[in-house]
Amino acid sequence: MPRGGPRRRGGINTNRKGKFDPNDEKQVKHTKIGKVWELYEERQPELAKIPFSSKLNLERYLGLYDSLPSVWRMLKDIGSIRACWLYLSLYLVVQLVLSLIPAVQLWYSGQLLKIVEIAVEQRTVNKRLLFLVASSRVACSIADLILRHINTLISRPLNTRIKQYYTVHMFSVLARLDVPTYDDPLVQRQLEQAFPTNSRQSVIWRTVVGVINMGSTALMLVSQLFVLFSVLRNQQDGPLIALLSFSHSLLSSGSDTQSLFTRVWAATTHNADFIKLSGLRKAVADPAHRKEIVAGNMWEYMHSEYRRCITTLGEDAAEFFDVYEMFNQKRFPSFASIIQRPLQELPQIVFTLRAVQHPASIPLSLASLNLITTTATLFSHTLLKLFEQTGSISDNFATIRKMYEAINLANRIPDGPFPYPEDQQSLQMGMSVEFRNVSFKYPESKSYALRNVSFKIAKGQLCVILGQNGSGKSTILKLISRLYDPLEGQIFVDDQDIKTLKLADLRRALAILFQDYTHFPLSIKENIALGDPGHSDDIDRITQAATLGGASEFIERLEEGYDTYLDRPVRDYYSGLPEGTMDLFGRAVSFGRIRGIGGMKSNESTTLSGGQMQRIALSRTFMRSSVSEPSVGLLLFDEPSASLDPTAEHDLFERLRLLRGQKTMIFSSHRFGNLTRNADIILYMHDSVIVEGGSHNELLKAGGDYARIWNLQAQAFL
Ligand SMILES: Nc1ncnc2c1ncn2[C@@H]1O[C@H](COP(=O)(O)OP(=O)(O)OP(=O)(O)O)[C@@H](O)[C@H]1O
Repeated sequence: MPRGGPRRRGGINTNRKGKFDPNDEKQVKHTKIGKVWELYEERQPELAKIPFSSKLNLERYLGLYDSLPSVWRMLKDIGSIRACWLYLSLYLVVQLVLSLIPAVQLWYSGQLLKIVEIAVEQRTVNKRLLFLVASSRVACSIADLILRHINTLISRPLNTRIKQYYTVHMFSVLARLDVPTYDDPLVQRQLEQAFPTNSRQSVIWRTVVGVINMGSTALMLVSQLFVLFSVLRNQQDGPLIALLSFSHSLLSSGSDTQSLFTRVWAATTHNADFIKLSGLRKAVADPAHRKEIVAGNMWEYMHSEYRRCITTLGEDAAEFFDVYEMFNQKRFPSFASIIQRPLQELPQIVFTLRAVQHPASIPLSLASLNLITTTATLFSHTLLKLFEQTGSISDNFATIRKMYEAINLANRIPDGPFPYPEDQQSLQMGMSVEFRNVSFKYPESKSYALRNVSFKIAKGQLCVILGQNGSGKSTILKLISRLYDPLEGQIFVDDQDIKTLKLADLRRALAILFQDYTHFPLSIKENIALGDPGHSDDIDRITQAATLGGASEFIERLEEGYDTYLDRPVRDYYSGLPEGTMDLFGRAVSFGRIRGIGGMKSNESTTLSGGQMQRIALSRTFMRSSVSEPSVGLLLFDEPSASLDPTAEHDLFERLRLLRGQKTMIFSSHRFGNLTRNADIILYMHDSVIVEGGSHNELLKAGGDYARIWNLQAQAFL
């Protein structure tokens, strides 16, 4: 794994201004957030010059603008989900009606006001009209309630369908990335931001709802204003009091907290206590360390260190966003939020003054005031909602943009144009492999893993690459399979530059066992079958591969055989009552019975020995390694016997010799023995270069390092 190497300076190009260089002090603002966190933000000079730009959250709106193409693409994608059409149109219609209801209610309130006006003037009430208006007003409220419920009902299937579509889409985005792209820490961060795993609702759905809500909120505001002003047009002081009430609403909507979302920033910590604290927390939570913690009596030390760090850091012992939020809360309220308080009282004062001047108009003004202040409150809530929505929608838009950027992430290893091989039968005779002056460095590394390496392996040969740890053996195998491309030089298979071959074709022609093989959190059957996904339901082939890999015996002894999960990816849930205590009825709490009936295991992972794990990985490779497999011409094995006992190793090499037929085979190993004696060609590596090459006898005759180590080993057995 390349992790932990020096991180590349500069950020993901998330901002219109380009790259973020934390070393450029003029461009970067540094703020210490509490004791632990250091925040570095890119300055945005052109925005700073615009007055009130931070208050108006200009960055957010610019961010909105930047994200529009991605949002448009999202809408088109959603439009392409046929199963959503009916629900979406229903949702839109209901939302439209809902946004007009407050204006209609307001209009009826205006009508009621008029009835009061006539009643005051003429001392008569049109009862029929009063009943009609009042009942329509009530009907509006009921319709609102029912429509909201319908909306909730529609949104669930709509959300599910959209979520399903995107979940599958995202899975393919993650699954298709190649090694250099996926391993890049910046890409990792980009993926984390694009596909946040902690939100229950999909960001897509939140954005769709947000966009629709914004539209309907805007419509609600306009329609309310329209009705209010047409009702109050002829009322004395009505427009003035309305204006005062609304100016308060306008001022109260705006947020004091600053958004980090649309800016280029990074936060880090160099606080030794916080880093240690996080490490201790991880170590205790990860089952992988449990054996050593227990056997090494480490817990007391860990506990006292953890307590010390927590005490030293106090409230700052938290993740960045939590501390940042606290930091923001400590800021003094803004000027606008201070002056809005007296403004709130102004309509009442104006009303009182007018009432004193014209006592006769009091009943009418009271009714108007009531209408205005109710509407103004409603208006202010709606407006606030609109502002909040713009804030959250710009965050959502930014996530959508990141998501589509991640969808478009290009793999670093470019595909080649030509199909391989021209004649499928030719693979039976093996593939030739040639390195010409190949040099290579891993992406995050400064030193060469291979330097000017040249060799040729003819079709059907058995090659063993020998060398000490870190000399570059595995790297050769990784370059042949184009996990990485060389920095300099060329690699040929069957005399064709591998960069010109279609990647999928090339990889189909290889069967590889990596040294750092992993086990997928899937059943043993799947773990083996993945060696040849095209035959994943061919159980005979899977058991045959397991036999060849020397794994079938112990697999069959497992309780669940081939269906065993080495590490079950889904955890069971248990109620919070601790085992051994008493429940409310005085019975001892025990989960044994439930577990027995539910077929739950007390241990969610099956422990196998290192050798058994290696046999499963070998079996995976054997899914495509047999002599009869027509699509494979080159077998690559990186230390296939590292964890095997001597008998198992001997048996394995015998099987491999029989199985390969005439196919080319390359081994990487640091062991000298039977394998090297039978090799057609041995490449002896030291410090990223090939220092010796030839057959066993040739190298012995040459009397170099190979001969020296061979003789050393031979002496040990004398
Ligand atoms: N993913 C990686 N990122 C950065 N450096 C790497 C990476 N993998 C290997 N290296 C470095 O490249 C060099 C060659 O590594 P390689 O794995 O090819 O050696 P090897 O001969 O196969 O060693 P071993 O016998 O231990 O398997 C080493 O210095 C190693 O530290």
